[in-house]
Amino acid sequence: MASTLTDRLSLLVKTMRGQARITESNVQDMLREVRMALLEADVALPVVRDFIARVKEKALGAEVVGSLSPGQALVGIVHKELAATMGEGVSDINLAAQPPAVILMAGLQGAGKTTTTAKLTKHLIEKRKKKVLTVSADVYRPAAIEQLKTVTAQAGGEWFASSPDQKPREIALAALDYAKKHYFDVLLVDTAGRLAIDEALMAEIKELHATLNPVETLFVVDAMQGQDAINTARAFKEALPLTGVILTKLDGDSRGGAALSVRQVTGAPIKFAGVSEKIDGLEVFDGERHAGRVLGMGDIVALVEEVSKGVDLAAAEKLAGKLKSGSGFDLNDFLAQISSMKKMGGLSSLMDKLPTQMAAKAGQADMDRAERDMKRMEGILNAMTAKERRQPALLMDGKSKASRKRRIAAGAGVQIQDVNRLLNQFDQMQGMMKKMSGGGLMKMMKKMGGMKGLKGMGGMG
Ligand SMILES: Nc1nc2c(ncn2[C@@H]2O[C@H](COP(=O)(O)OP(=O)(O)OP(=O)(O)O)[C@@H](O)[C@H]2O)c(=O)[nH]1
Repeated sequence: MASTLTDRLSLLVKTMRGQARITESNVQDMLREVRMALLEADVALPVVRDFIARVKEKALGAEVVGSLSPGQALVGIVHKELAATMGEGVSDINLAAQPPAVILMAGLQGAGKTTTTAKLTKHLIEKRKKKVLTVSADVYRPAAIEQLKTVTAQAGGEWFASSPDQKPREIALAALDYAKKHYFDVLLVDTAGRLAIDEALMAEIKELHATLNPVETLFVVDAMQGQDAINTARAFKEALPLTGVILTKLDGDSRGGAALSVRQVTGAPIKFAGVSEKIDGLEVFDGERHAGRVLGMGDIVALVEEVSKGVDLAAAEKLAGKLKSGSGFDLNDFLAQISSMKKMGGLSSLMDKLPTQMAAKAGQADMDRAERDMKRMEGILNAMTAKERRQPALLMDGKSKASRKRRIAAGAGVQIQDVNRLLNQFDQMQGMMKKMSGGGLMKMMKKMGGMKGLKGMGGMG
């Protein structure tokens, strides 16, 4: 089954070849696919409906430029609209207030408020050079107060003591007073969470808001909440004038559709994303990149560009011809493959652009190892003579194979086993190439080259 939206739309478009425009009749089927993709990414249904209506309006009659098919054009329009809805550009924390600038953290229990308070503390200290005080107004869970103490210390901030027998308002006033007297730039107030929305919780946080008059009221929401995020967001929006959203646990499996729901319901910008449990796991939220994730295509536009930059179509064509004529794939081709990977910025740079779920499977450690392997292989290949690269058989079953391998290993500064491993890998690759010689390789490359036009769709919406 086709997985990404681009794949699915391409499938559909095959049945309507020759249509140069997006029309009422072809847009309907395509929008159904877009709708499915958004629902699969856990965007809430009412939000999906609104979104589809906007896309339809923009798409109808849009010229399909250059080599784009209507399906590709629609993906571009959807991508652009998603990015625009989630917020173009990035917005940092607003600190434009008489110090201390107060930041109120709101959200359900377990959303990640306490962790995020510490992450923000670190951000404000390191990036904005501020003196930061934190305080917990969570009088229901003594452990929450202790947790904040621990993580604030890790972040390098100062923590203001509070206790379960105080009233939240009392805590807030005492912390504010202390922050003023000690010239803190920022006071971060962590609040109690509940498992679900309840009246008492909302009344309490409203009172805290009135007492503190914060410059930022940040709604912390768990991206894994998916469809439910919309109800939580609505309740907090009704209770508080939210100024921003922090979406946590984006490192999880979720496709992050909650971002779209929450943004639409609160109208507040998504300022940051939590991407790990660790204290430095906070990233500035980037709507455009996130749009790709929601559509399940990573930064596919950039990936396609990189690939077509590195892949020399003429060389690929020659290689395919060689395979067909039976003259085979030799070690020179192998070396050329490695160089073209390098031209594309190496493996990790390519991985960065893949959909997050895919990239997460290959950890950074694996990538580093693969990069090192690639460098070593290149060294070995360069230590061979041109003749050896052209006739790998000299190294695999030639009479002088042992002495040749010894010379190559010495030349590249590696062990004989490394040379053997490379020859094994080459052998496997040769087998694979033979299988693909029926035109599969060329088809794949042409497809990638043909998608280049996607980026140029900026002016269409
Ligand atoms: N993977 C991941 N885990 C996170 C992230 N943010 C928070 N967590 C984890 O989520 C759990 C809940 O986080 P807390 O900060 O305790 O949540 P809280 O909202 O303060 O909860 P209460 O204090 O009970 O209201 C903890 O195990 C955190 O480590 C994130 O961005 N990624």
